Amino acid sequence: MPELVFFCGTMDCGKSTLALQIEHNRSARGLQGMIFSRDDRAGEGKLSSRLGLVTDAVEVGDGQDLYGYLVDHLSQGGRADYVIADEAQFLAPEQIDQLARVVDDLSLDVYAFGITTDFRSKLFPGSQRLVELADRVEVLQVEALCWCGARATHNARTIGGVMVVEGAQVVVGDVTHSPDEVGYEVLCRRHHRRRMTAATSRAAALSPDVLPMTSA
Ligand SMILES: Nc1ncnc2c1ncn2[C@@H]1O[C@H](COP(=O)(O)OP(=O)(O)O)[C@@H](O)[C@H]1O
Ligand SMILES: Cc1cn([C@H]2C[C@H](O)[C@@H](COP(=O)(O)O)O2)c(=O)[nH]c1=O
Repeated sequence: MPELVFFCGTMDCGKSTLALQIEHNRSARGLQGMIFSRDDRAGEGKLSSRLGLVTDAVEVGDGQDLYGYLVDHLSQGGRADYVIADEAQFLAPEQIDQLARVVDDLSLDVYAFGITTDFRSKLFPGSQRLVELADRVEVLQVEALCWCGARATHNARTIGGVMVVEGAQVVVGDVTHSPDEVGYEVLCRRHHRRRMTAATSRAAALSPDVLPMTSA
């Protein structure tokens, strides 16, 4: 039976790498995938992984009908044996419904990849719909780690390493810490709740308040 599968996790846990591996293994057996992506860091119409692999993808636009796109593609003689949708958190709930229809009415497997929650630990609407509709939700097994060594379960947005909690839900970025730019850091829940990033924990450790008293 074809399935809608949601592969999810934090940022930087290997979702796009897995998407590219699924694509590689199927295309090595002569199958052809339809690859959708949206707002990949590598640019428009790309699906990229931090391991350096990248492939072309159909850039999904606002309001684009993904079911209609596949029906047009197939009726014009195009081929699609399965569907991959990366950065699926950025898709609208209606587009997730369309992907579910691709599974049910076109009998194609759909593999969707995305982060579940945003920098405020709120569900992205696309991810929420995926959790509601998917036949299977798979949490990636390669654990991203918090600076404390615990499994990272949350995504923090940072400026210069300091966690921010205000701002637009969607800001494309990477797990980097340049002083003025928006970046991201994965944290365990405890440190996300306390807004403690690697940089602020280092600063706290160096603070005179916590240095041992010297006898003068
Ligand atoms: N230099 C590296 N050497 C080995 N593995 C790396 C390296 N850089 C990144 N990775 C792996 O790639 C993962 C990120 O993969 P990616 O597919 O880009 O993640 P996601 O799509 O979930 O954000 C990291 O968690 C790490 O396991
Ligand atoms: C937490 C969070 C992330 N984003 C953006 C940042 C990246 O461009 C993508 C996630 O990509 P990845 O391949 O999983 O690393 O999402 C965002 O827009 N808003 C957020 O709250």
